[in-house]
Amino acid sequence: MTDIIRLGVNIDHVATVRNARDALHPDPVAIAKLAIEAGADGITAHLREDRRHIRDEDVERLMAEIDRPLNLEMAATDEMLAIALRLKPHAACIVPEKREERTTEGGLDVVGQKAQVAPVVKELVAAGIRVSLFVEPHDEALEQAALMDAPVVELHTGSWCEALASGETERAKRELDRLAAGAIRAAKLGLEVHAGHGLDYDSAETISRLPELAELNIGHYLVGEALAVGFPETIRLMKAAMARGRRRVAA
Ligand SMILES: CC(=O)[C@@H](O)[C@H](O)COP(=O)(O)O
Ligand SMILES: NCC(=O)COP(=O)(O)O
Repeated sequence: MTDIIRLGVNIDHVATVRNARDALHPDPVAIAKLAIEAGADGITAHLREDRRHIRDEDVERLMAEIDRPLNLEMAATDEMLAIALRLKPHAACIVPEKREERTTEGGLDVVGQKAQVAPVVKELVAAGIRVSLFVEPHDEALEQAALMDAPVVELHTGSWCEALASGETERAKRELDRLAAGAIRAAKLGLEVHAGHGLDYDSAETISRLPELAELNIGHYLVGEALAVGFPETIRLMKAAMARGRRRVAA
């Protein structure tokens, strides 16, 4: 088990608010710095093809101005590969992307899209970028990730969080069991295991109990909570929730 579980703060939806007015405020880079001061272990940003939130200049500024690892979420396209190879973030998480979706629906189809994803993984790894694949906790996806020599997988927690939010207790239990089994399988394959999407304080605390998890990436909930208590306090509360989950494992 990894003793600590890192928090990667996703700042996409700070940019969503900024872009609502096509203005300069709020500045996702300034908020990233606040998050780091408050204890964020890294920053995550998703440069979507349609640039609906994070824009190219945000990623450039994050690279220049923050002193924590940047995890760039990106589709496996030539355009994104060129940007990642030019900027060389600490990590790149390859995610599925559909222009018409409201948010990232489901994990990357690493088996069906092997021909598109494998060369991107290879080039990023060769450039010294730590690659993760954002996948569902299915054995085939995890095995394919290992075959592609991706060092990390991020398990998509969206279905579990949806089931929790809609009060579907049985489905939530099944989804959590699936995530737990996926984390064990991924670790056995030698992959570092991350998780994220739709997490809040409670779900982050619960999932932090999975001993294989090394990192959670959380954004939308933190940005929403920050409206009530401020960004630094939100980060502190999230880190405390994750630490409580981890202590339950150690106990
Ligand atoms: C891949 C992922 O889960 C994150 O990028 C997060 O969902 C924020 O981005 P979107 O809301 O645009 O999906
Ligand atoms: N990869 C998941 C992520 O970065 C954050 O997802 P969300 O908390 O914004 O749903």
